[in-house]
Amino acid sequence: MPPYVAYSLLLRGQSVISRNIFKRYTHSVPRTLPCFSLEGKTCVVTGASQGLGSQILAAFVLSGARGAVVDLKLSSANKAVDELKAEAKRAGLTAPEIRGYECDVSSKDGATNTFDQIVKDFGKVDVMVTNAGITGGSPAETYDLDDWKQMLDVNVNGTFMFAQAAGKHMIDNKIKGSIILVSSMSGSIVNRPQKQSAYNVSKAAAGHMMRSLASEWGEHGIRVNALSPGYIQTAANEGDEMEELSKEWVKMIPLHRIATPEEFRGTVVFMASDASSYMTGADIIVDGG
Ligand SMILES: NC(=O)c1ccc[n+]([C@@H]2O[C@H](COP(=O)([O-])OP(=O)(O)OC[C@H]3O[C@@H](n4cnc5c(N)ncnc54)[C@H](O)[C@@H]3O)[C@@H](O)[C@H]2O)c1
Ligand SMILES: OC[C@@H](O)C(O)[C@H](O)CO
Repeated sequence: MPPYVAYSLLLRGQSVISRNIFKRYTHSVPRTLPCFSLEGKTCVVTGASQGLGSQILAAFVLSGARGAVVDLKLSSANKAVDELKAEAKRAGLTAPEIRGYECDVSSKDGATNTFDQIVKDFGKVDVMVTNAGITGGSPAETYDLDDWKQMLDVNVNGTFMFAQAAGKHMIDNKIKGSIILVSSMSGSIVNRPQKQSAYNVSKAAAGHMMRSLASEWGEHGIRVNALSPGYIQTAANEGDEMEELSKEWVKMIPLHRIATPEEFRGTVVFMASDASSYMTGADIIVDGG
């Protein structure tokens, strides 16, 4: 065979090979940085049956993680698991491992036993999101003390107990994990016109809890940050009164709208993954401005 024919065959062969390699590594999913991947991580999200929590877990699962849904009722948690699995399947993920757990985050034994069970089932926990929370309000001068205590029990004590269980597990097992406390813009501003002093106080506590834990656990490589959303379209903001209030809120928001829960997916993947490996003690405010 004359050398120029051999050379042109060689070139054609090379271009076929490189076309095949290119085909293998390009697919319909747009490219992103590998440091955003949560492949092989186990992520726990409290209050993940609905609203913001279910979107946080969906984002983690779609980024390659295994996940635990923790909520008040097992039936709601399992329903969320089925929905998450269906979404993962539509996105082309085969058999993602997601499980539901029943737990009232404000109960001491509940938090410890549930966390231990999750570790038994998955072997380890790399990412903990304390999202379970309640809202509500009343004028400060007549605020019922039992309601005030319940708000702090769920939003502060429930947050601490799950963060504590995760922190201890990560320290004992040398896991350089990420802990995300869901706070709120209400932790650093006072919302108007609704009167919700207990909620505001509970979210400010979550913010300073995050800074304290970040400071204590940094030496173990554990990162602790807070996600502070503005108003989101969830059950917490439903009803006629909320609809009236939201007209007032929208006027004060520079982006002039309330967020959808899906809009937090990117932020939480950033916070949970190596994409934010040098970020700890940060309050990430996502509130439309
Ligand atoms: N919706 C908003 O505008 C907004 C804004 C800022 C921050 N947040 C915070 O985001 C988080 C999620 O809120 P959401 O808007 O999705 O509310 P949501 O009411 O839709 O969901 C809250 C979830 O937490 C669960 N939960 C409540 N108490 C619990 C308990 N004791 N133990 C276990 N689970 C419990 C509920 O069953 C529910 O599934 C809360 O911490 C909330 O304070 C919400
Ligand atoms: O009840 C309104 C709440 O959803 C709330 O003010 C919100 O959490 C803002 O941070």
